[in-house]
Amino acid sequence: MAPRRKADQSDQPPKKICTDCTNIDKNQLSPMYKHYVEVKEQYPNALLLYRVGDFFECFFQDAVTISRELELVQTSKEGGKELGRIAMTGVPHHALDRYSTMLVEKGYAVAICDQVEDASVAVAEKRMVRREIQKLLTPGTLTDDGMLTARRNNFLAAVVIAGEHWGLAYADISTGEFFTTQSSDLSNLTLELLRLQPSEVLIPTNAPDINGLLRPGEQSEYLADCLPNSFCYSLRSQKSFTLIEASQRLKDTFGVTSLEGMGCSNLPLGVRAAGGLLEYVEDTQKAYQVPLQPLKTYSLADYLVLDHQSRRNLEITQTVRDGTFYGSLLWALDRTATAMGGRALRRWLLQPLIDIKGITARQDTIAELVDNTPVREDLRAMLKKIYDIERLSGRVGSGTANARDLLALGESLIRLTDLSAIASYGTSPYLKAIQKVPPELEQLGNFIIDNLVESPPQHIKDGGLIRGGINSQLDEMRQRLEDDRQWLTNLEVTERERTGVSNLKVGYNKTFGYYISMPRSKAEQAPDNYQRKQTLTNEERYITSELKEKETRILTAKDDLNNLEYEIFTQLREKVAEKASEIRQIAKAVAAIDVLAGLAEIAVYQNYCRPEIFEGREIFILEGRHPVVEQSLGDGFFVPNSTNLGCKDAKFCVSTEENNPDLIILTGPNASGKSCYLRQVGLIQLIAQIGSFVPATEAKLAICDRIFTRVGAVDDLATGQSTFMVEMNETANILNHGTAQSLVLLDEIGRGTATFDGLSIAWSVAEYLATEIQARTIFATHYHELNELASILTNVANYQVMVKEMADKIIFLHQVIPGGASKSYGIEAGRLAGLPPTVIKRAKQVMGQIEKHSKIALGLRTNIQQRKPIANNNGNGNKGDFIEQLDIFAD
Ligand SMILES: Nc1ncnc2c1ncn2[C@@H]1O[C@H](COP(=O)(O)OP(=O)(O)OP(=O)(O)O)[C@@H](O)[C@H]1O
Repeated sequence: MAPRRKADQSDQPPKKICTDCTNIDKNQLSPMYKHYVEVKEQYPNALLLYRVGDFFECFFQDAVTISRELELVQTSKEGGKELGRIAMTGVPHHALDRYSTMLVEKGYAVAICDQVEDASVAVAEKRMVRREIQKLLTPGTLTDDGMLTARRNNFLAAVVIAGEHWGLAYADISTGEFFTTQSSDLSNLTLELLRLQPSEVLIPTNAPDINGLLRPGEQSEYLADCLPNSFCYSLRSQKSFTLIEASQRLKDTFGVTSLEGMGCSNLPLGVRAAGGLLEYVEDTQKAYQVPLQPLKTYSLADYLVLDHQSRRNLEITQTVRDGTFYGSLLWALDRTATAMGGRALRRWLLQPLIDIKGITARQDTIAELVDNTPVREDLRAMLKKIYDIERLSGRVGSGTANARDLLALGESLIRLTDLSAIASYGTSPYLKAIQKVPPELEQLGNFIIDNLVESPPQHIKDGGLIRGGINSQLDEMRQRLEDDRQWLTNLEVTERERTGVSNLKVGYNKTFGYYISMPRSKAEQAPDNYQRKQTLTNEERYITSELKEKETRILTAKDDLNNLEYEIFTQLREKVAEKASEIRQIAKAVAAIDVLAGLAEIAVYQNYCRPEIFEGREIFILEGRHPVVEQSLGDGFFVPNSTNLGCKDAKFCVSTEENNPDLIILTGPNASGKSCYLRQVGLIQLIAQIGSFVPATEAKLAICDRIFTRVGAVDDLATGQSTFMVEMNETANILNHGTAQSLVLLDEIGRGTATFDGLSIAWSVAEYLATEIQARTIFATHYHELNELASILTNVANYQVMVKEMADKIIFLHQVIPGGASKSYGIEAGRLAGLPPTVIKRAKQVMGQIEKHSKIALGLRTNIQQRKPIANNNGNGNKGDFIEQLDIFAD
């Protein structure tokens, strides 16, 4: 028999809990809830965290959201007769940063409504404690250390689109960097946003939901197609993005009468984006003014173009396979000592230069540091002692720095002088830049250290921050407090003597304050002026009027002391804030020298050479190595390979020099090293254009305008594209945007479709690249038929990755040599991977059949001959002997 259920509370219908505050009569609410709802009405799109005692609490719908997102228990609080219970989720006030960071990372805006007065004042006046919004946290406007990634910028971007033209502004509020640009072609806007990976993008709209925040992946009719949906978007009113308002805001903020000095008077869309961004920063920072550096303009044409796929394929900041930092180019090259240097190196790698002067300046500095080991080592040792002065000065400027921040800044400022002394001998541009540390920064550093105690507490309102001898009033107050405390210490001795009770004690608790305690057995020895306050099992507790008087003095003196310390501290912080922009200037120079000293260190220990950089088309690398694979394999295991690409005469593309083609067809068995070689050439070119030395014995590298890669094949499920369509899109992009100055790296084009279609496309793409675009190209393929191209196009050459064939296995030599591979060893690779012997045997039979019945007839499209003379050096004397139509696999 089933057990009978006992009638209990769970049989009652659950009490309805109110989760919607949008349509309620506020007059029915208690003053606190009424205020909560009023604040929420001002910030409908943010989660409102409202200070109640030691907690930040959320009510109504926000309570449900926070409970779900943070996996916190949702409870409820009584909301009055009409409403019943109101949904509530709270977090302890000391854990606010952690929880709000988690919410912001999930793409929410968080409004922090904190108490702005001492609760005891409100209690004394019998009214509600005053609370105000202190911060609006959004993904792009974070400044707190614990919410940011040290070695990565946190960019806030703003976009204005007008037809095919666009303006983009971006800023890192924590470091003050502020840039704008303007260009045409919306695909360039997509590329630029993907490079920046902004945490939040502002877009002007006429959406009804102004100030709404679209979380990554959220759809909206207000998002233009060119805006990647992997970012957070804030929908803003168009007003602040109008040219008049935006220009005025920029002028007012930076105290200028014209935008000409900032170089953006002829960039109306860039100005509009920048103005809209500034307004948003003002709007979100509330209590804290964030000083941004004067706006700088830039042009996309100033940098090597790397599209999103190429950045991903070259694994610049993370690996393709599992998205980790370990195994990326940044991992292999980052020897920076400071967080500022780490951020700068990341920026450099994502934005290599095309200006030879800029590259040479960096190379000169690395060369100087490579040659001078003691200076390099001293410099790096000193850099390790310098904190993130870029972000610290930002927090000082915005009034959010605590005493520890200020002390870290002070110590770093003093070390800047030492850094500059170490660099004093240098003649290269970046070493010279750090020789110019203004002397007042060192004075400021000393001033901070003279004012603050050695290890100040985290909180700045609890005292214990300022050294003695700094402020006479503070010293006097401390002395008085000390005297009173001493009186308390002495009290125990004197009262023991007076009462004759040897174990009499003076104690303190929160409820009664100071008291005198004696064993109950000795209670009759208590003098007349003792007033009994509490009786415990074995103890009696007393107060005296003198003791209470001292207690009041001690407690008020402590409050006064804390307030005075806070005041002195904020004055000190303001004094330092006046120098914030100078500090940020020098921080830039420190970051750059940190990157270059790290690159010099790599150059020495990994044996890199200084590449010769010039205008032209040649890419010559003697014994190049893959910078990441080399480090993963360990010393001596990587097999170096040389590269020689790029015709001498770009106009006719008829290089007579052997092995100096525009396009290399690279064949070789699976796992022989084709992809590695391909990426190696791309990475060497890329790091050469950030000014670094490169992993090779010798290198002469012409500047590239773009590096394109098409590597591997992955479905793009997010956009619903198949593997093959992704591959074709990427290939189309290369063919439509590549130039003779580009470097194109193609790995296995045409594999995602039927073999014949794939081969046909691969052939046609290679032919187009070699003849029409004449880009420097490496084309790795398993279609050995493509080797035939070299016999009809003089700017195409065949290379193969060597393997040694043994009786029962193949040995990978990883050596790239001229000539085309004749076999793929794909079946052998399958055998090594563990395919069953029956499958392997059958595969060999099938291959035999296919080989017997297929052949390829060769030729080029006829119109190539008319457009460009291509010499035929296939040695058969059939110069220019083309057939009309490419004819593959004719039987
Ligand atoms: N030059 C080299 N020296 C030493 N090891 C190498 C070298 N090149 C490649 N390797 C090693 O060989 C492995 C396979 O290389 P890679 O992926 O480039 O082969 P692949 O020819 O592109 O193969 P598949 O055709 O199957 O894609 C690499 O992970 C690396 O460890």
